[in-house]
Amino acid sequence: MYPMALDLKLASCSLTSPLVWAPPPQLKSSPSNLPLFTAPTLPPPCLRLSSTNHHSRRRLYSNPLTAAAVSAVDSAGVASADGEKRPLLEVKDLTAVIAESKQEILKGVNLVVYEGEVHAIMGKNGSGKSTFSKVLVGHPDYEVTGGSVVFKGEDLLEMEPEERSLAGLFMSFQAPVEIPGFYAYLFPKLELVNMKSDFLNRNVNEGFSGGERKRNEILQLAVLGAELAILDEIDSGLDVDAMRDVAKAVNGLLTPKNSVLMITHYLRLLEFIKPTSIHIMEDGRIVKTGDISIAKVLEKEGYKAISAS
Ligand SMILES: Nc1ncnc2c1ncn2[C@@H]1O[C@H](COP(=O)(O)OP(=O)(O)OP(=O)(O)O)[C@@H](O)[C@H]1O
Repeated sequence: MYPMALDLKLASCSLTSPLVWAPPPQLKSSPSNLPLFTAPTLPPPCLRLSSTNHHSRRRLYSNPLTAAAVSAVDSAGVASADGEKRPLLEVKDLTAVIAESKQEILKGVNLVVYEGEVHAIMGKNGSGKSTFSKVLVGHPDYEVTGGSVVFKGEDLLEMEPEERSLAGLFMSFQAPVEIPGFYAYLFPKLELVNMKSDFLNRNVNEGFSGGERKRNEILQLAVLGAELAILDEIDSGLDVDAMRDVAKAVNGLLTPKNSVLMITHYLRLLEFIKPTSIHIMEDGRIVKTGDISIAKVLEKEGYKAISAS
């Protein structure tokens, strides 16, 4: 049942939100409890996250149940006994092109995210922020042409998108998904995002407003318990109360072991979710890294004040 469910989820992904499902720790350690995902009103298959964007391939885990078990062992294996922070994500000289046109978008991205850190990526429209996050989750619109990405000590670029998800990478997705028999797990999480329980009676995102959808994305994150959550403009379209709720929920999910990589245009989100580092992306590269003061300068003076060119 479970492998079929996973396939359904991947087949029903939306263009703007490529992935992702990662089992929460409780489920990782108990594969027999893995939830069944069904999609009662599947949209037309838009894309299947395929193997077009990697240098080489290897099937780490051909059986998702094995994958969950292996993933649980992996997680245990990287737990730091000495309490020292470990790198969760290491991106080195990453270059990527649009698969169809071969236009280069990422031109050498370097970034290291340690456990427990919150990193924000800012940058002008079209600088490559979303492309970067999509490349990390294995979106088939892009081909990696160089560099490396190591996630929890494993070569991320050699993993299939679903393997990345099972390894603990989350990116918000909007495909209609139903999780029967999972409500007992879900109910306590609703409170986290100030969501009413009648939301569970609807197909996910069906008839949701923009703000409700964002809350729902964070609910998904809460349920999935990922180690690295990639949040692409989670603040867009939110009123100030909704943004506060969403930010509070994200903060509530942070532990010394998991991390957040968020893309945002605005200081306001960073005032709620305090970043460890802020990176400025320009023309496919991270050209500046600093603390909240960068975002403050940006807010006041615009990108000309911090541009590399
Ligand atoms: N699938 C695609 N097909 C064609 N062009 C693309 C594709 N994906 C990205 N691009 C182009 O790559 C560049 C970077 O886009 P990207 O969405 O990564 O920028 P961004 O920094 O996230 O922008 P924004 O702040 O507007 O969201 C843009 O010029 C965009 O048009």
